[in-house]
Amino acid sequence: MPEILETLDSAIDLHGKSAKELKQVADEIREVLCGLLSIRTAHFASNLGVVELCLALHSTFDFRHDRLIWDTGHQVYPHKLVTGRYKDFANIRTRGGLMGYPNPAESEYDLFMTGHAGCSISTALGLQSGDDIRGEGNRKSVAVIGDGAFPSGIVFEALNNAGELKSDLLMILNDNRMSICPRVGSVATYLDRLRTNPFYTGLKTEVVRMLNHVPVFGDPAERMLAQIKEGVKAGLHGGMLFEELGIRYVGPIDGHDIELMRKYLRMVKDQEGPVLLHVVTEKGHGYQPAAQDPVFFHTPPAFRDEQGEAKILVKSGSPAYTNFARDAIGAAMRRDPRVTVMTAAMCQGNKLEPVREEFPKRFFDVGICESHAVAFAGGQAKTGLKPIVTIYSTFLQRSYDQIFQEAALQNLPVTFMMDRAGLAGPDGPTHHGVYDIGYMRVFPNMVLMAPGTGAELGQMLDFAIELDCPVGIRYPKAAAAEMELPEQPIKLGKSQVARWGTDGAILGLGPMLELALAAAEQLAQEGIDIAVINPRFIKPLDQELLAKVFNECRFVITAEEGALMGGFGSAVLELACDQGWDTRVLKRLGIPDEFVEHGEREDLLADAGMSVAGLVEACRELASRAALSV
Ligand SMILES: Cc1ncc(C[n+]2csc(CCOP(=O)(O)OP(=O)(O)O)c2C)c(N)n1
Ligand SMILES: CC(=O)[C@@H](O)[C@H](O)COP(=O)(O)O
Ligand SMILES: [Mg+2]
Repeated sequence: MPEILETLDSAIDLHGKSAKELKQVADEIREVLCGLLSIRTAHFASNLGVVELCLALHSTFDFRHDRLIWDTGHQVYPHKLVTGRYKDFANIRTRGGLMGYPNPAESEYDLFMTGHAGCSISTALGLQSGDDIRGEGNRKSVAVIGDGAFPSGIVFEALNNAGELKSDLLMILNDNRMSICPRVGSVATYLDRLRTNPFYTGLKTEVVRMLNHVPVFGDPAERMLAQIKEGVKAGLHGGMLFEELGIRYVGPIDGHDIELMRKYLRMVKDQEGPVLLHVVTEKGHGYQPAAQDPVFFHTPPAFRDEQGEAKILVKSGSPAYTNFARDAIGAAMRRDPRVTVMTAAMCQGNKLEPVREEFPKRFFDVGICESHAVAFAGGQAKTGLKPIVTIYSTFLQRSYDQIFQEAALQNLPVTFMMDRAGLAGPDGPTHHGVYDIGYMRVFPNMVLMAPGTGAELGQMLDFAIELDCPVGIRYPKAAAAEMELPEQPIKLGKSQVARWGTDGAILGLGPMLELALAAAEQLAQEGIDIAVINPRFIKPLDQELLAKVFNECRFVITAEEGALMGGFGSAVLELACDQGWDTRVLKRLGIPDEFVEHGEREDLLADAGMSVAGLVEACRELASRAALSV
């Protein structure tokens, strides 16, 4: 039973706890995390890794007054547990329960709702700057950023600014050598070099002591020796990259030693100017299977621990759209040597490991650098390659200007495989991918598709690769639909009639097709004859078929797993308006103009009327309204 944790009303209660008590709190947090993770999919290894760091921070600072930003926010579970949320913790990531990320509505200790990586240093710098301007410079802003998030472009923009502003900002680099997958890139190599520097290995003090015996003044030979001494010292001092940017670099230090960290935090607390404290941790620390396989244990499915071995409790169901995407990408790369694939640190989520193994020279993990991924793809496309950017819809938002300039404006054949397009479930508002239709379809040259089945996803990718323009294909985080549909190859701007009827029509985009067909079957038994269309294309729209639908069917419903504003239904409405069709018969179903909370995808969709029952109800209502208006 977590004795101390249970008594903490606020993190301030950690002040004054002894080293022994803090160690006990660390053990209790791990116990709670292991208990929770055995019943629910959640971020596991990252949270296990920051337990001591979290306790050191909260027992040194008072973050009701000082400012704390956890980068990304997936590692805030220990922070939640010590900031008055222990009692609600069991319901984390469930509907109505605690969010799996920082949430200002839950606690004064959470300043920003986040889930996307890389912005912590910028926001912490903004907080520090704001406090300075408002005369509250005695508040300290602290950003904790992981080594996976650190190479993001925006981090370097923030460092650039911080070095110039010289604000009293504390940045803590939590270096566990992992992103979701093992981290990549030359910044990672640099961090590895810092880890092996004598400071961390304990040698530095010895060497510096020795060098201090070299005289500084004296004859020319001595002066030369002194210069060498300074050079050697500089070499020994890790973090020269940061120092040269005007940022004091301290570390690396052991991020599992609470007392050591508290000592360093007290030291840098009153340090003027920006400081980067490099902390070394182990992802998954304290649970051996997670430490051994932090990739799997980033967000593992529910498991039971059996004598130190994790036994997965839920067997995986039918293949997801992601599996079909992965297989189609692999097949395209086998067939066509021009095809390359890019991921921005989401190889595991996109299930691309086999592709990475098979095509090491045409597979690029660029790290959490989405805008670079798109511009990089643009460059490759210009040389005649056919790059595929596999990316979560929500993270592609980071690349908006590169989609515009480096892909669309140049009309280059970059294919965007937009995974998690729709409601991302327990991850919540930061991860729902509901804006891509709106933000992609506005660009000239862009072609946009959504498959109604897993098999169709593969056909769409093959079709996209043969097109000579930018293409987006969106698909959800869901088991792929498997349906017998009329044979009809993909043709630009052509939809598919899944069934015909004239009482009304449902244009079921992507995963909505399956629901629409089930609803139509149910309604047929009531004598309501509904056409179901698989739109396939969001852009260009199938003008010919839509004309027939608006002409022959008494009402039209568009259903999409995306924001209504600017979405597929809006595109249909625009076309109908331009063509002078009767827009009064159109009803649009989709995500309303509000941020959708976390919860199970099906429940959240049902709230927006996108369930079989919801579609049946909408059709019944529109059918009776149409009957009245005859
Ligand atoms: C902009 C953005 N791209 C991708 C992700 C997906 N993502 C979440 S955590 C993570 C790895 C972060 O690594 P690190 O910062 O080192 O944290 P760790 O998990 O190692 O604690 C990634 C790629 C994200 N949240 N935001
Ligand atoms: C924190 C983060 O952004 C990722 O870990 C994300 O939660 C992964 O989502 P999936 O589980 O859908 O891959
Ligand atoms: Mg990391």
